[in-house]
Amino acid sequence: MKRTRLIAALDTQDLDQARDWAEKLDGTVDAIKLGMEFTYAQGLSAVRSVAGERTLFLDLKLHDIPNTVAKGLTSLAPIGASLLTIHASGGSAMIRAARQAIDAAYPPLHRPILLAVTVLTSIDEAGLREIGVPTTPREQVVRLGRLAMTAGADGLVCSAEEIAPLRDALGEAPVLVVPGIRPAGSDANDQKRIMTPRQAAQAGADWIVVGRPITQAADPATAAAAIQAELAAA
Ligand SMILES: O=c1ccn([C@@H]2O[C@H](COP(=O)(O)O)[C@@H](O)[C@H]2O)c(=O)[nH]1
Repeated sequence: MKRTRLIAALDTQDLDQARDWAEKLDGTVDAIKLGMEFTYAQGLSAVRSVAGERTLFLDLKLHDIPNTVAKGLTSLAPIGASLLTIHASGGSAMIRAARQAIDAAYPPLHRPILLAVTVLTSIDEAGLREIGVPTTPREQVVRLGRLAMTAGADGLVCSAEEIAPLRDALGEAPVLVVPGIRPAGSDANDQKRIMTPRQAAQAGADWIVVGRPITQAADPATAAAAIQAELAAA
């Protein structure tokens, strides 16, 4: 069975804090994720400096007209991220433009995995209804997942609840990156569709993303090591 890898989401506005977490987690997590909170506060040169030689998931969730998303991804090429995100709900023309931009702007050996975010893990069925999508998260994730993969995404961001339906619909091709992960007994915070690390690994996640359960723990490295042990035992 494949190994599910662990990404730590370093969500902070503070450069020293991000650097401290990254160093403490070296050797325990497989990648770090920096998102809009850190990037808007500190800029892309700080992203590069915190990432260093680490595997970087730069989670900026681009969502705009095709030309703007393509140019945005082109501008991100010097950062050297291994995984990048766009929103699947931007539609197939936007995703195709993203694919073309990555193929044109990134050297073949350093092309990032282009991930399409399907339905945010903070959204449940009521949340979808509120934005005019009267269906279940599961159906919407599979619909957007199919659209995104057909338009050229390499993988999808989904909750662990949708791994099995996505594998049924799309097979093993999509790289599945799964946030909304909570070790048993921990606070869900603003997440709605959650599962434990073990459940996500058993369902077939390629990567799980864990933020607050690691960064807000008394000892982040110990919290991350416990999650790795859970993944290994799954
Ligand atoms: O659907 C999504 C897409 C991205 N995220 C990001 O993952 C982390 C999760 O952090 P936690 O503290 O473990 O909740 C965060 O950076 C989100 O921006 C997501 O949660 N759901």
